[in-house]
Amino acid sequence: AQPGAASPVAAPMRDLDWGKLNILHTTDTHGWHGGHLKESQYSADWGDYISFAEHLRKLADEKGIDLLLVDTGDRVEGNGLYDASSPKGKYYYDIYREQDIDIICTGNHELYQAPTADEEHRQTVPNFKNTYLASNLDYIDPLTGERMPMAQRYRKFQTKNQKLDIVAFGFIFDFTVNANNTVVQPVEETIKEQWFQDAIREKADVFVVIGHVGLRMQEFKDIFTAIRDQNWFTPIVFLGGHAHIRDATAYDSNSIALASGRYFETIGFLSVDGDLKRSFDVPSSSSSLPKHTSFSRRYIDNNLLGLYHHTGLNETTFPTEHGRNVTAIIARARKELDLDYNFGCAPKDLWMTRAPYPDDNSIYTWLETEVLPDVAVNADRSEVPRLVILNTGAIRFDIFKGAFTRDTTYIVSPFTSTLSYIPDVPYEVARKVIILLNRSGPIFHAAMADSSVPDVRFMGIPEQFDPTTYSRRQQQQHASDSASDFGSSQQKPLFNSNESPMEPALVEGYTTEDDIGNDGDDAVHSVIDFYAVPNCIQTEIGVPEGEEDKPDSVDLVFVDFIQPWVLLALKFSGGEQYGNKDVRPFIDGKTFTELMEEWIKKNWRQDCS
Ligand SMILES: O=c1ccn([C@@H]2O[C@H](COP(=O)(O)O)[C@@H](O)[C@H]2O)c(=O)[nH]1
Repeated sequence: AQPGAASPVAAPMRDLDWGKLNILHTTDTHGWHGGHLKESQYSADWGDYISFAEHLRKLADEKGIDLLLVDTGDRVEGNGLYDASSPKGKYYYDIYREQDIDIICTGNHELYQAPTADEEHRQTVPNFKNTYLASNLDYIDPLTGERMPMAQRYRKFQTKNQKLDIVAFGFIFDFTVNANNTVVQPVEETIKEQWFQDAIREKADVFVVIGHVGLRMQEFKDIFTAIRDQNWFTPIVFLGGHAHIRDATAYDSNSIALASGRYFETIGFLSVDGDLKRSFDVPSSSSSLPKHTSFSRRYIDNNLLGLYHHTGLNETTFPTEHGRNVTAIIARARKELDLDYNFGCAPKDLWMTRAPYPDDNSIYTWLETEVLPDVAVNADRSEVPRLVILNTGAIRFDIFKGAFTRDTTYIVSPFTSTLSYIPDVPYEVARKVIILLNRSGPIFHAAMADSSVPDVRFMGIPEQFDPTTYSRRQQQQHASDSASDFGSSQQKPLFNSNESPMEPALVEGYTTEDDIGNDGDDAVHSVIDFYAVPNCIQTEIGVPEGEEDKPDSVDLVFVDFIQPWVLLALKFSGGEQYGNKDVRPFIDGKTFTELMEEWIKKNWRQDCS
């Protein structure tokens, strides 16, 4: 762990259930390779993960079984370690490459900005020369204009110990707002291509499909159907991401799909057991008969005590020389970037989804009532009343009481979006925009029909993308609400009551329910509150309260990321004449992140004592 990181706290543990083929999985790490310095349950760093993987590989060798490492993208944007340097990622690429990864692919965050995609192609692809897969992604060379696969389309290889034949693919979901130096081919088209049709006819003991794709998205289902149609009895394993949640499902009884959370809080573990090696050379029907395969999954908290537990080691024996060196490299990078520099002191915790919205403890209410009214000012238009809209997905993490550092800035708001506006929009038209952005009504259907406008859910937080997992979290919330309605909690006596004083009190954390069950988390936690948030929030500035005093027109100000949806909402609210031509910069040259940082410097005193 990094110097100064919160010490890990013990929790009751569930063990790893090893099989013949085992996989460690990271996804959506978003630059958190230094770990969570303020959260004890996720404070291990990339160096610790390297030590962990080295120990598990050794264990696998001793048992004669196999272990693969997988990463499914969105490694960048979301933490000072990546975002605070100039150029971005100055330290990240060399830190990340130290892990030995067997199958790796691209996420949408590697593709939003052209320079990020260039660096991915220039650095990460060659760093993982034989293992980087790009089944539906092309790159356009900036010098020649030549379009080429971002990396090899698929990979066939044999595992180290059992010589299992693996055929692996690496996809990204049908992402449409990538920079113009990459081309994402819709999955539906890719799976019709000859190379894919040939690849799924290769002899495989196990197909491993990795992707920056939510497990419940159509893209994975289509890939599954295509592979299964040709391979009735071969196990198919999916590793996905993008939705920032712990999740697992099975597309049929001989498959499993795992998603391993976000922000390097989770190391996913998946195992496949059974008689995996098939005898292709024997032309008997036995080679194609179904064999009993079983699957298991575990969501490992990125917690040093847990990593010790799973390896049977301790503080002294756990760190390998390689892991320790990487921890030191990260510490040096954090220091050179001055990530602990304190801009101000947060007076209390401000939550994205652990508090209801609106509420005094909601980060969105804080932005709406305190930050936006102060920072959304254009000196030339300061007399004009305005509506200012921010999408909730623009905010990536909670603010904890105490020091708000350079690192926190990028953790909370990593994006480079600026504020734009449309001047003098009739108030009656402008006031309907927020309602339409937040309701799955006409603009939802219009966006579905118009492929140039992404799904309206992409304005919101990824944790709410999928309705199934989202409603499960809401049910947990209701269950914990009703438990607390009874006064003393009925759910936690085992570890909190005086009858078992030796057991540690449960720490709040993931209490995952997936399609396999509710025993996936390696550490047993108490439930964290989860409240839904809308797609967007709005502040009215200079607009009088009384209906009769409303202005004729207002400036409609919004963060530029949501421009396609704002224009669509205007169409449905009587502003069909507005288009891209009407949108102007509201505050030129400053990103929303910089505006928020300035507000903190000005309003939160630096002394945290
Ligand atoms: O410039 C941007 C880019 C993205 N967002 C928000 O992020 C999520 C997507 O997050 P993932 O990590 O890819 O799942 C997207 O839905 C937006 O809400 C943004 O606000 N600004």
